[in-house]
Amino acid sequence: MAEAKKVAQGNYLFREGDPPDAMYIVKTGSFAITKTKGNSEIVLAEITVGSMVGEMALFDKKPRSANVKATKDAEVIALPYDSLSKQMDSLPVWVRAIMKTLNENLREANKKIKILENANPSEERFPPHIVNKYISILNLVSHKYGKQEESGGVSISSVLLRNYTIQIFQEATNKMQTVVNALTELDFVKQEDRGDGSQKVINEKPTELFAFVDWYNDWLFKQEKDRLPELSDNEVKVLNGLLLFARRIEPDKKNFRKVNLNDVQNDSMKETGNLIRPEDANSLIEKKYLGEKIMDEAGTYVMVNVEEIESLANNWTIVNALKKKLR
Ligand SMILES: Nc1ncnc2c1ncn2[C@@H]1O[C@@H]2COP(=O)(O)O[C@H]2[C@H]1O
Repeated sequence: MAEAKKVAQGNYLFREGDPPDAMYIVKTGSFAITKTKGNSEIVLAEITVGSMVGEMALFDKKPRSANVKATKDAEVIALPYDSLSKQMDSLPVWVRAIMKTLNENLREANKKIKILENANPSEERFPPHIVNKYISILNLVSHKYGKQEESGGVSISSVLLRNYTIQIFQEATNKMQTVVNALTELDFVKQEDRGDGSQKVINEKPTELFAFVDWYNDWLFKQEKDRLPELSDNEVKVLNGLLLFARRIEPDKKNFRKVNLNDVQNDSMKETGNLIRPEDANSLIEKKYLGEKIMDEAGTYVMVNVEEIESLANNWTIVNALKKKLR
């Protein structure tokens, strides 16, 4: 009844609109599930070994809802519908009704993704306010429905997150997945299999993530004259390095710590992995993240208010890391 089929990388297992005849289990390799929009393809999901695909038509006999294209050389096991239909008939009516409803919802969601997905590749896919919106959706859903995990994080089902994203916020679920993947790489999120083919998303640091969104939102909507300027990757590195040295020094009455930039130059390579030269502090002083520079016969110093800039350094680290991962 089941037969194996090989699909070379770049080839299609089947295409959107094809008449359906079987569902498949991925034995080796991986596939992208895509929808065609103009001359390009929008990736709805990626599936790999153990996943099932092509099951929708089993329940509603409609043409294939999406393309399934091999992203690596792959092998699948085909389970022809004919051979499954007897077992299908023995399923309770309500189970078939649920499957049909889920299929309809997914078809609708896919249509919406296709409309929402930006067809113009020159436009930025993840402008800052959109990144913030996706993280906010994750925060809100985990705040409302999250289950407390031992790690201190809160977990939600990936299906719930997907439904909220598309149905309540009308945002693309594949973009949400990209943001969740980026947050996973930054250790804010973990993704785990539940063992039944579904996944859970664990928001590991909900408080920090809420604080980040609030700060970034505030920063984005402030007028330029009322906010500190953006920091580059390199400036963030320098700032984080200076903070490391500043924390060891007692603050003065105004909460500033006097950091010896010559000492930093000598020890920064060893302690932070980056060489920080006295002139590297200049742009941070200009941008008002650091206090004044003082030069006397004992050396060159800069005044650092650790409490004030610690969270800013942290937030710019996140912004820059997200930018890199969401290009
Ligand atoms: N948004 C989606 N996420 C994951 N899989 C999908 C999605 N949309 C469609 N599919 C799968 O892609 C298949 C395309 O053919 P079917 O419609 O038979 O069944 C579909 C599902 O198995």
